[in-house]
Amino acid sequence: MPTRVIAAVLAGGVGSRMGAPSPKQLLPLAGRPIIERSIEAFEASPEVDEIVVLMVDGFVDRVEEIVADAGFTKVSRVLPGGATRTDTSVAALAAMAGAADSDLVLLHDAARPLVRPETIAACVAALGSAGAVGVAVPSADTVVEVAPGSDGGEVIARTPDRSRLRRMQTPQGFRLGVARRAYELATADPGLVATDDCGVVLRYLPEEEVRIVPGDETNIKVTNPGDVEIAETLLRRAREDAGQGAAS
Ligand SMILES: Nc1ccn([C@@H]2O[C@H](COP(=O)(O)OP(=O)(O)OP(=O)(O)O)[C@@H](O)[C@H]2O)c(=O)n1
Ligand SMILES: C[C@](O)(CO)[C@H](O)COP(=O)(O)O
Repeated sequence: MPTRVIAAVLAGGVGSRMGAPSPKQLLPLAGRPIIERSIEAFEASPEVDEIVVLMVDGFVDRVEEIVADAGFTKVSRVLPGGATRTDTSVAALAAMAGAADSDLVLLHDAARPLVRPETIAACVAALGSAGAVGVAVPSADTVVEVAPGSDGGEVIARTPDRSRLRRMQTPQGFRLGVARRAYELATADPGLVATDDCGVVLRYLPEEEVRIVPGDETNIKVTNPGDVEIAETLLRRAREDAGQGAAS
C-alpha cells in the first residue's frame, strides 16, 4: 500500500495567554479564522492525503462549520482535543488507529496559520529517510538557562552555545510507528513533561534520530495579544512578495 500522509491540526488549547473570550484559533486573521488558515495550508498541500482536527471540546461543531463552509475535502474528522497539548497529540494518534505504522503523521499547531507550503513539503521529503523531523529556526537572541537566585529572583545558570540552539516550530513529522512507540512509553511515564512532539521522541526513543528541517521566522505561533496584528502584517508581506494584491 502507498504511504499515506496524515496531518493533525492541534487546536485543543483555550488560548489563555491571548485572553480572548473564545479560543484564539477562532479569531479572525485578515478576515478568516486562524484555524481555517492552518487547515487550508494542509488542504492545499499536494503531499497531504488526510487531515484530522482536534478542537477544544465545546467548539467542535464550530470547526465542522468552518470546514464545510471552506469546502475542505481532506478533513476526515474533527474531534475533541485533550487537557494538554500532549494529550491532544495522543488523541490525534488515536484518531489514526486504522493507519499503518509506515504512514506519516504531521503534527501542527493550529496557532501557526502562516506555515508555508515549502515547509510542509520539506517535512514530508525528510521523512523519506528519517523517522522523526521537526521544523526549527536559529535563535537571534542569546538564550540562557536560569536558576533560583539568592534574593528569590532568577539568576543565569548557563549560557549554552547559541550556534547550536534552535527554536522549534511545527509541523513536526513522524513515521506513525515511531510516534506511536514514543507516546506509548511517554503516557506510561508519570513524570512526563513535554512541550513538543520531537521532544517526546527524543526522550523516549533516544535511538531515533530526530532531523531538523529549516523553518522560517514568519511561521509564528499566535500566542499573545498583538500576535494577530503581527501575523496579518506577515501575511500581507507574503502576498506582496508573491505578487498577490487581493485579500483572501
Ligand atoms: N490542550 C491543548 C493545548 C494546546 N493545544 C494546541 O497546541 C498549539 C500550541 O499551544 P499554545 O499556543 O500554547 O495554545 P494554547 O494552549 O491555546 O495557549 P495558552 O498556553 O496561552 O493557553 C495550539 O494550536 C493549541 O491549540 C492543543 O491542541 N491542546
Ligand atoms: C510545539 C511548539 O510550538 C514548538 O515551539 C511549542 O512548544 C508549543 O508550546 P505551547 O506552550 O503549547 O504553545
